[in-house]
Amino acid sequence: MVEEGDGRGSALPDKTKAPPGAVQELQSGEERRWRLEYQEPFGRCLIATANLSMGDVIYRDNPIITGPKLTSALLCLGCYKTLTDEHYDCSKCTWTLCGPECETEGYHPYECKVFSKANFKLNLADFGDKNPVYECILPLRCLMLREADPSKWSTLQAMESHDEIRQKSDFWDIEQINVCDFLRKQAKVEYSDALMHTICGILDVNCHEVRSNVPGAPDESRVRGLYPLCAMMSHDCTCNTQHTIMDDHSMVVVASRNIAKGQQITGIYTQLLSGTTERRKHLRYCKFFDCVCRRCSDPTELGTYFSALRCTQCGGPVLCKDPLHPNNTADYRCTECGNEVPNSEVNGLTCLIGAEIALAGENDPTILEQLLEKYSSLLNPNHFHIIALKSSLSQTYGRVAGTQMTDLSAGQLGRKMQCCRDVLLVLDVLDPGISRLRGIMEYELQVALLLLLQRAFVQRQLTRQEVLQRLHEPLLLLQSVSMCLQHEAPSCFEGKIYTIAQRSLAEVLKWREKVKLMPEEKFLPPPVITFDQPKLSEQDLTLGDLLRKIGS
Ligand SMILES: C[S@@+](CC[C@H](N)C(=O)[O-])C[C@H]1O[C@@H](n2cnc3c(N)ncnc32)[C@H](O)[C@@H]1O
Repeated sequence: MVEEGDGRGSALPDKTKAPPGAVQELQSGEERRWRLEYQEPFGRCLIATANLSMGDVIYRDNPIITGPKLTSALLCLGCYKTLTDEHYDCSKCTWTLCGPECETEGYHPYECKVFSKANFKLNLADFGDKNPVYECILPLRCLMLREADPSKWSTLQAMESHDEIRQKSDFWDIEQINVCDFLRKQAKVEYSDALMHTICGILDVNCHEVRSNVPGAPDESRVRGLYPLCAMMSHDCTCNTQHTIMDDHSMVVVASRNIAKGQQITGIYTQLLSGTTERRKHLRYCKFFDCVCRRCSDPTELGTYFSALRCTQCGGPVLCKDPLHPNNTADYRCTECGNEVPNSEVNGLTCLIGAEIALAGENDPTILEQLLEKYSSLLNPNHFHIIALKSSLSQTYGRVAGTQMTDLSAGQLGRKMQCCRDVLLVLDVLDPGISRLRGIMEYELQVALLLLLQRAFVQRQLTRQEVLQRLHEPLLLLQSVSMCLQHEAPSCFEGKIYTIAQRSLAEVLKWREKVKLMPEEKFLPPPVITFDQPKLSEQDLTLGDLLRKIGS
């Protein structure tokens, strides 16, 4: 419910129309290749108005506001740097900053104005890793937009909040305390509870993680932002775009594969590498809809068997009997022997394994291999936990402190390569085309391939022809890495991999040319090919030959 006088008035925004700020003006020379449309059950969504090719930039977007996530470690509200115990209290409002220079940085002046007027004093006594005290900051910044930036305010207001569903969720009571009551008591604001809950809903439904590139801890994400156009994209568990957030918090959205004119342009709101039950539960709990996409509807998840267990009776795949069950509680059945497994058992097992994997961390290949071995008899070879372990393993071999890639034995390099290939086979189906994880897996794979090639070359175990042949796959992989990671922010992990891959590509191409001109003594001599007549066996004789043989 929206109350009179809370700024939304009687003229409620029409949620079948584009939010005013979502469709930004085009720069000269730019062509818009999408339109906003209303379609049941998605609501507003983006439709391609031309054939889009893999790698095309579809649009760029800027956040109308950013702020801390619901809970956050101690951070600077100006520049979002993670703070240690040594921080600076804002001289006006006492909220956490890195220094006086951040008092006017970013959106901090929004809350600063309100809290300083209310004479607020932040109590830092019990600050830990995840502090709910930050939960009120982004909603307050949004509320401040009404006066500070009316056009952004009207864009925000037109976004989906799912008030009715959220009212019955756990979120409502928590935000009543952490946002509504806190802001009223500590910041002395006079907004109605209804408006504050609506803003919290808009943020929950539409916000994107501003991942990486915040100075201080580059790969950690502590911040969320409201991107008005990106917020119009529907979800799909095998979506057709990839988005990247740059250092200045602008967003680039590219087609991760070809998109035909008239098709929806989609993003993914949940973890790509989680099982159907986990994804659907997350989407229902956090985004308030039931996903019925192609992947969710198919118990085999497009033939990957990504959520399948291994039958303890016959070893066959055990699949969910009804992946679109309204409560996501359907039982499982072995497709080979019909053995039934109750949902609670499957759920208990996957949660337990998930917790054990999380506890194991990603620093010790031996521990990860032990977990793989332990769970291989219970999970299908492509189960999401197995693929997650293989993805971690492929990045752990040769990368943990104290070991270098060059220290790895041929066996370890082979194992690293196998893990990459297993993950890539699944990605080919669930995340085809441009994919961040594909870029990383392919990068790891080509490193191992090149190392093995280099060792064999140095030991003169290969002919020139074999060296040239074995360069082919790493070259293709490096080209694909470049394609997958080309839009990443240069400061983030994937952006750095992109830079290294570009350099490696140039070096490998140069080396290939050198190999062609190297003297013969660098290589194993080519095998001598003989042209002996093949010897015929009884089976190779023709019927006529046989008859003649019998007759003679
Ligand atoms: C970020 S908004 C997307 C824009 C939204 N359709 C609108 O009109 O404002 C997310 C909401 O869109 C709807 N939605 C997105 N993807 C959907 C899907 N695959 N199936 C059903 N509803 C979807 C859900 O209501 C969801 O909470």
